[in-house]
Amino acid sequence: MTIASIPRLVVTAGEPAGIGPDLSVQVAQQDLPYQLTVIADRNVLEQRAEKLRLPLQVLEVDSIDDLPCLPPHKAGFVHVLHVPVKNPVVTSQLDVGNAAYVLTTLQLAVAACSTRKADAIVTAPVHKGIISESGIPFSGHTEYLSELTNSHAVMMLAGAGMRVTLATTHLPLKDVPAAITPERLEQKLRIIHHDLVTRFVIKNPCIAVAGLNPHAGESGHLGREEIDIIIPVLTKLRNEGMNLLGPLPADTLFNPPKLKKYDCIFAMYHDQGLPTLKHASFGHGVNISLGMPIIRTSVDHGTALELAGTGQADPGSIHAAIEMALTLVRNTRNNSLQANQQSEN
Ligand SMILES: NC(=O)C1=CN([C@@H]2O[C@H](COP(=O)(O)OP(=O)(O)OC[C@H]3O[C@@H](n4cnc5c(N)ncnc54)[C@H](O)[C@@H]3O)[C@@H](O)[C@H]2O)C=CC1
Ligand SMILES: NCC(=O)COP(=O)(O)O
Repeated sequence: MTIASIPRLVVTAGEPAGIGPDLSVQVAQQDLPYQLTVIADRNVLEQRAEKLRLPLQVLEVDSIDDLPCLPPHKAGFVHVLHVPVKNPVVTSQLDVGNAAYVLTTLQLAVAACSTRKADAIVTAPVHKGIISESGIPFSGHTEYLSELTNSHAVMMLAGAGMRVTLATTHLPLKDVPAAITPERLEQKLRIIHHDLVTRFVIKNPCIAVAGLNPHAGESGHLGREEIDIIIPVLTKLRNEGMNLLGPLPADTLFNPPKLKKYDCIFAMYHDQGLPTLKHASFGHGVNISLGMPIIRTSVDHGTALELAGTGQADPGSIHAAIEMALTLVRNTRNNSLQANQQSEN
């Protein structure tokens, strides 16, 4: 592989007081057949490496324009696109003054991928609360990156053989029913179907759609969203050839024998879909943003403030997120290659 063809990943280190810097230092500890650049404050990474007693030599990268020329990652070294924090970081202590720093790292990562200087973003966890407290409305990476890329991202979490996608993400539960509209469901299902075919290379993917209400509304006796909204959307998309099951009762949807039949589950809200998946795969799951013009994966856990700097943070999920990013980069490159070959024939 030439330098030009090795995958180029950027990792955003996330909330500086949490375990994101620990994970960034941990993933840098082995030789890797791809390029890895961490976007973070270099001093935060160096201090965290010292706390963890891990070797780390920072190689500073001046700008995203330099990314295409970097060699594959070498153990104990790390390329860093330095973004300074505003206030000194104390592990485990959130500081509202550093919220803007976290968003700057994400903006740079998007700029790198949008201009094809990098192939994918892997995000370490951010703290939604502290960013919101700083006065910047923020409900999650998915929504923020979606806005930055002017797209309609769909959140998918994958782990333990399951893929779970969500119709709504970080929304108060009381606002969920009003957000279950035909337009939203149709748009999300089209994106999920498209990305399963293209990014995951699944022919005719089977998507199991959950109902909103207990027992998927029990024929209208326990709520009407299934009859009035979900079923008409599924009928329309089935008529176009999509392989959709449901709406199915969410409480039995995850039974192991049934799970084998679906390529993906489409849940109506965050805590309908994610607890089962995280129960089965926490620490090894991956969060993937579908529907964006760039590839972004992430860990399945949060900032775990209490573990920052202790050496107790399990890097399993960030490793899985990196592996998934590499798979998606490979599949995307193959798709482009095939498209080019077809256009030449
Ligand atoms: N991708 C992201 O940016 C995500 C960010 N968050 C944010 O993180 C913050 C804290 O959220 P919580 O609900 O407390 O979830 P959390 O995942 O930070 O912590 C839940 C439990 O899991 C443990 N844990 C988490 N990651 C671990 C790891 N790598 N190794 C070992 N143990 C680990 C923690 O110590 C804690 O006991 C919130 O602001 C939330 O919004 C949550 C999920 C994802
Ligand atoms: N539960 C998943 C989560 O909160 C991560 O969200 P995002 O920051 O990736 O949008």
